[in-house]
Amino acid sequence: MIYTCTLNPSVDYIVHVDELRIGELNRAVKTLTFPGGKGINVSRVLKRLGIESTALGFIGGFTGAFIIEQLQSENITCDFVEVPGNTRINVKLKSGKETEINGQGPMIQPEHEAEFMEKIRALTENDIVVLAGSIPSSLSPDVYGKIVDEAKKVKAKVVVDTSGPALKSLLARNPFLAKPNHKELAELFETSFHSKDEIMVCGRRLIELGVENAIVSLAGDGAFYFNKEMTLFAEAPKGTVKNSVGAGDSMVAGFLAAYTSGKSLEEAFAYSVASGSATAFSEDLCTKDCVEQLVHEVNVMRF
Ligand SMILES: Nc1ncnc2c1ncn2[C@@H]1O[C@H](COP(=O)(O)OP(=O)(O)OP(=O)(O)O)[C@@H](O)[C@H]1O
Ligand SMILES: O=P(O)(O)OC[C@@]1(O)O[C@H](CO)[C@@H](O)[C@@H]1O
Repeated sequence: MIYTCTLNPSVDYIVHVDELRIGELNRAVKTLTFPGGKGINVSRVLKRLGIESTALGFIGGFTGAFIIEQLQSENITCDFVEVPGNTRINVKLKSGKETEINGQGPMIQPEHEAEFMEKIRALTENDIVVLAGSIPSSLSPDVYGKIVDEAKKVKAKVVVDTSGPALKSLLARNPFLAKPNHKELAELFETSFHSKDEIMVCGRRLIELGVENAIVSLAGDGAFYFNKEMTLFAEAPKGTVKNSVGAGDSMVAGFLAAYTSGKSLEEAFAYSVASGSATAFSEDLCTKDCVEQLVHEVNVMRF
C-alpha cells in the first residue's frame, strides 16, 4: 500500500481575477475549491491513475471536514488524526501570474503526534510512504526524520517531496525517491543555476548523498531524473497552462503509479513528466486520459 502523509493539508481556494490591484477591491471572475496539500494531491492523482493509497496526516474543523468529504467522494481511503482547530485555507490568486498565500494550519499537540506515529509504526516492508509538503510549526522540524527512521526499521520505501532543512536532513537517510524542483535544489546546495549542466551537477550530488532516485523538475522546461546508473532528461510537453498547482505532486504520483505497475524507471520518469504537464494543463489535477495522451509526447534523453 502507498501511504501519503500530509502533515499540513489545505483547502486550496483558487481565485481568478482579471487584473490584481493591490490595495483595492478586486472581484473574482471565477473561484474553485479543492482539497489540497502535497500528499493529498499525490493520493488524488494516484487514484485517477488507478492506484490505491491511504491519506494520512492531521485534519481539523470545517475545512478538514470538507477535505474528508471530497476525498471520500473520490473513494480515497483516509486515516487522518483529528486535531482541534481548522485545517488551513491556501489562497491561489490567478491574474496572469500565479500568486499563492498559504495559511499556517492548526497547532498539533504531542498526543496527536503520538497517535500519528503509531500509524507509521504499523507500516510494513511492502509499503511506500510519501512525505510531502511543509511541516506545521508546532511539530519538531525533524518530524520527517523520525518518520523515515520508523519506516526504515520495517524496510518501507520512503518518498520525500519537501524543501529546506527538512529535505537536507533526509538525504542521508536514503529515501527511495526525492523530487525537489530546481529552486529547491539550488536552495539545498546554497547556489543559483544558470545552466542545465549546473542543475545536473547538483542533481547527481543528491544521489551521492544517499537518495536512490531523484527527479528535479524545471516547470515548463521539463525535468531531470538521476540514479546511480543514469541521468535522464525530458522536455515538458507543450500546452496551455491552466493551473500549475500540484504539478510537482502529480509527478510523484505518476512515477509511483508507473513504477508500482512494473514499468521501467525510464518509463516511470516519462509517465511522471506527462502527469506533471497534464496537471499544468488542467483546472484541477490531471486525468489518466490526459496523462496517457501526453506520455507519447515525452521524449526521454539519456546522458
Ligand atoms: N508550463 C508548463 N508547461 C508544461 N509542463 C509543465 C509546466 N509547468 C509544470 N509542468 C510539468 O510539471 C512538472 C512539475 O512542475 P514544477 O517544476 O513546477 O513542480 P513543482 O514546483 O514541484 O510544482 P508544485 O509545487 O506547484 O506542485 C514539470 O516537470 C512539467 O512536467
Ligand atoms: O505549504 P506547503 O505544504 O509547502 O504547500 C501546500 C500547497 O501549496 O502545495 C500543494 C501544491 O503542491 C497545494 O495543494 C497546497 O496548497
